[in-house]
Order: sequence, then C-alpha cells, then structure tokens
Amino acid sequence: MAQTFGVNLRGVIDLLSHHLYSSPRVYLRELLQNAVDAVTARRLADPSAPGRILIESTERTGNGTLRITDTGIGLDESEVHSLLSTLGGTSKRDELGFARQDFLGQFGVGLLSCFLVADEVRLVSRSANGSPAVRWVAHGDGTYEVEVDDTARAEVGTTVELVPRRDCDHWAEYDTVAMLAAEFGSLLPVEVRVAGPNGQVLVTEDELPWTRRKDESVAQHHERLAEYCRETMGFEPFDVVPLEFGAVGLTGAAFVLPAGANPGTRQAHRVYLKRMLVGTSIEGLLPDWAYFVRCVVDTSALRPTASRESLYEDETLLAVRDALGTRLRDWLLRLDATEPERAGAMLAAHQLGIKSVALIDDELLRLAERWVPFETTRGTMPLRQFRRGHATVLYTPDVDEFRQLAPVARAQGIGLVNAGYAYDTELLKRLATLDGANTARRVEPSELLAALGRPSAQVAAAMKRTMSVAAKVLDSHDCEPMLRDFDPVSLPALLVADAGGARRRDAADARETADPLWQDLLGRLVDADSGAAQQLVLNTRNPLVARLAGIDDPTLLETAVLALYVHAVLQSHRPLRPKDTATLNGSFLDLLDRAIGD
Ligand SMILES: Nc1ncnc2c1ncn2[C@@H]1O[C@H](COP(=O)(O)OP(=O)(O)OP(=O)(O)O)[C@@H](O)[C@H]1O
Repeated sequence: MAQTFGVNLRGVIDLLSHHLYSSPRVYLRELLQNAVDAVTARRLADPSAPGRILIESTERTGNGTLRITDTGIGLDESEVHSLLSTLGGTSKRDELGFARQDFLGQFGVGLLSCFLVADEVRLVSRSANGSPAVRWVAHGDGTYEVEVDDTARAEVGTTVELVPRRDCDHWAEYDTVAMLAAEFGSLLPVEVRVAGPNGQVLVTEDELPWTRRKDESVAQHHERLAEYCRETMGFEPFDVVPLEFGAVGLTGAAFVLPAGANPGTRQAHRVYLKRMLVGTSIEGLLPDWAYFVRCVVDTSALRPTASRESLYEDETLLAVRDALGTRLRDWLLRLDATEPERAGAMLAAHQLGIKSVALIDDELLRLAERWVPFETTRGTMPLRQFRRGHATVLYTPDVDEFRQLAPVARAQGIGLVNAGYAYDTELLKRLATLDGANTARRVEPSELLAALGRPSAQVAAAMKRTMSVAAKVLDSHDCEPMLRDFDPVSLPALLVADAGGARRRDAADARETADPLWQDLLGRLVDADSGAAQQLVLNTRNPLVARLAGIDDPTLLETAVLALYVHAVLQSHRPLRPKDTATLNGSFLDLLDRAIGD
C-alpha cells in the first residue's frame, strides 16, 4: 500500500534556518511576498480590487504579536489544508508545475520562515470565492488547527499574526520591522504601510528610482541616478549607464566605479525581482571583466534560488549577463567617440577588465591599444603611441626581465615594452594576429646581447687574466663571463639567462635535491644543452670593471667577481638560490673585512 511521507517540521525549520536563509530577517520578506501575491491573484480576477498591506509591530498590536493584513484573494478551508499546511503546497505554479509569471513565490516553503522567529503562527482569512472565513493556528512542533468561523473576518483578505519566540521579540518591534519592510518592499507595486507607536508610515514609492521622469532631461536623469548611487551604493560614480531590456523585463542602471576598484573584489549588485529586493550583494549579473561596475536592476525574468538570496544560474541569466556586457561595451565605445579624455582615464583606471575582454573583442582591443598605458623604455604610454616609433613592438613577457634589460635597451636606443602583467602578452599576440606577425615579438635576452659592442682588442687583452679567474669562480654557478662595451656606464654587469638556460638551471637545482631516479633523468636534461645556463656580461665601460684588471691579489679578484655576480642576480630580481645567498654573504663579509683592515 502506498504510504505518505511524514514530515518533521522542527527538522525542516532547522534546515531552513541553518542552511537555506542567511538570517531570520527573511521572515518579513516572505510575509510581504505572500501578501503581494494574494493581492495580485485577486486582481487577476478583479482588476479593481483594493491593494493594501498593513504591518503592525508589537508596539501597535499591544498583545506581543506582529500582524500583517492584506486585501488579497484569501483562503478557504480546503486551501488552508492543501496550501498553508502542506510543505511544498503552493498556488503559484501551473498545472505542469512551472512557476507562474505573475507571482513572487513558487516553492511553497516561504511561510515556514515565520517559525525562524515565532513559536506560533495564526491566520484569519476570508476567500474572495465567497466561502466562510477560517482560522488557522500552526505550532512549531508541526501541529495545526483549522476552524471555520464566519464571524472571524468580514472583509476579503488575510491577516497573519506571529507570536514571537522569547529570544526573538526584537524581530517584531517597530524599528526592525520598518527597516526590513522598507528594505525589501519599498518598490513593491502594492501599497505597504507599517504601523508603530506613532502612527503609520508608507514604505512604498510610486516609481522606480531609476526610471526617467517625463519632465526630465537626460542630464537631469543622470544626475538623479548619480545621487541614487551616492546614497544607496555609497560611492561617487565615474559615470552612470541607464539599463533597459524589454525582452527580459529588465530596467535599472549601471554605475561605473571611480579609479581604484580591485579586480579581486566580488561583484555586488542590487537586484529586485518583480520589484521585491533579492539582495544588495548579488553576484553574476555582469561578465567578470566588468568588475568595476555596480548595477541596480529590477527584472521579471530571472529566477531566484529557493532562499531568494541569489540568482539561479540559468539560460536567462546567461542571456542577461551577455546583454548587460554588450551594453557596457557600447557605452565604452561611445565614451571613446564623444569624450576621449574621459574614456582614456576610465580605461587606464580599470585596465585589467578591459584588457581581459579586449582579447576576445577586436573593437575593445583597439580601445585598449589606444588608451591602456604600458611601461616602455620610452616611458609609460599606450601601445598605439609606442607603435608610431617602432614598426615592431619588442616585449618581455616578464616584469623582472624588463627591469633588468630596460636600462641596457634604453641606452642602445632599443624600444622595449614590459608585457609582464596580466593579459599583456596575450594582447600583443592578438595584435600581431590582426596586424601582421611583425607587429609584436618577444625579445630574447641573447638578442639584446648581440646589440652590445665588443671591447677593443687592447681592453680584451688587459682583461684576460680577470676573465679566466671569473670563468673559474662562476663555473660552479653555471655561469660564464663575457666582456661587452655598452651603456649605461653605471651598470657594471648584466646577468642574462635565456629560456633554455633558465630551464637547465632549474633542472640542475632540482637534481641536487632529487632522489636517484630523478637525478639521472634531470642530469640528462642538464647535459643535453652545451654552455652555461647564464652569462655575466661585464661592462668594460664601467670604471669598476676596468679596475678589475689591475687587481694583483687573486683572492680579492675572485671575491670582486663573485660580488659583481650576486649584485647582477639581485638586479635581475630572480630569487636567490642557497648557493647565491652563501656567495652574497661570503663576498660581502670578505670585502667588508678588507675595507675595515687590521
Ligand atoms: N496572505 C496570503 N493570502 C492568500 N494565500 C496565502 C497567503 N499566504 C500564503 N498563502 C497560500 O499559501 C501557499 C504557501 O505559501 P508559502 O509562503 O509557504 O509558499 P509560496 O509563497 O507559494 O512559495 P515560496 O516558498 O516561494 O514563498 C501560497 O502558495 C498561497 O497559496
């Protein structure tokens, strides 16, 4: 025989309070939602039916209860059983189980949230279908009583009364109730009032705050939106973008953050669904790249999750996200066409997001090229400007490598771009795909070496002994010395490691600590390539290097070469290996010792 599941209400309430809703405060939202839906349902049959909701706090009722009264469709006795007293029972789905568009609710669990703050929930209702009025009293232990009492209520509509739990009195007091009602319900399409010790307050507004008024100019509308942003979102917007997408019944506004937005911060949008607040920190409404934009929107098409505290990730949300992204992109392009200076400032401030989307959007790639500043050997400038002086953009894909090579490149008149930050290299590659392979190319350090002058035969001869000592002491660092004559004069030595060399060095490092099996494998990798992993390029133009030739004391010469080597390692910003640190300590203390003398 088929059996029916029993439901342990206490367990379900526990589940709701600890795992579904983030706070008991949602109880008021659920009550408001039911009242609005009841009014909507009644008006579907009778458009002239009254639409009023009154919330009375404990100060007003005087008997310790919170009361909410609506002029909605009401319930008869059988509906009280099948809808109110059945978990998952709802009148807001169609025969096929789909949520009906007109209503806020859909899951048939919302009323249970009252038990987050109440021990007992009482309801008195008169249905619009002419049935006699009913009373319903439900307890937190899962029991309820129903009684038909035609004298209980004369008007069509429903009154719900909560008897707060002992520790939950404050949830039913005026200050809290008025605050929650305004937060969740200020934009609801039905008049909502809250009654407290000093009379009633209307919490609903006539119009959506972001809708353009008939008598308002575009500029005035923008100023009012900026004012809304200051008050509600708490920042001065760089710009405001009105939003309207009829297809998904969405209206609202996007506010562009001023400079300084952190790409890592979560998106936090203010979202209303059918004019009821879902939340103020809703994520996922915009594409990731638009992290510098905050929105306020009201929509009828998106679906809430069961807690109503976030949006359900479905096809519609994807479409909305796409549409909003396109809107922002078009706004950016228009800003560039009409107010280029402002567009430049905006793109420089939020470059990370723009760069990420420029990788897949050619028009935004052009914007990024024109406005996003890059660090170059000719100063900080957008790529477009740099390209005017350089047919091919030479770049380093690594910030440290740029720092190391830039002074040398600059001195040789070679233009170099630092493409070491997020998306830079991909962006340059994309430019090369669009504008031709010669547009941008990664520069190899060895390439730069080729541009450096060779010392005269005389200087080379004078440095011969120095070079052989250097070759000996640097060998254990997998480094070979080299003489070049280059600017800047102030730079004594440059450490150059090519990609292959760096790989070999890493493998050599790993071999020292690896187990025997790996040691063998890594050894083969290390030996596969000939030559040292790095080169210490000594600058014969530098006076200190020139004086190395005159050092007679062989130990001092060795220490001086090692000191130049670790100095170059430090300059390259490469992490120090244990061997480098030991060399740094040894050479520093030795030189200090000699400097202080006996
Ligand atoms: N004030 C009211 N007036 C008339 N009917 C009501 C009222 N409150 C609740 N109901 C009925 O009780 C049913 C269950 O309400 P409940 O709040 O638990 O779920 P819901 O509103 O249907 O969905 P959700 O869980 O999404 O809120 C509703 O579908 C509605 O038919």
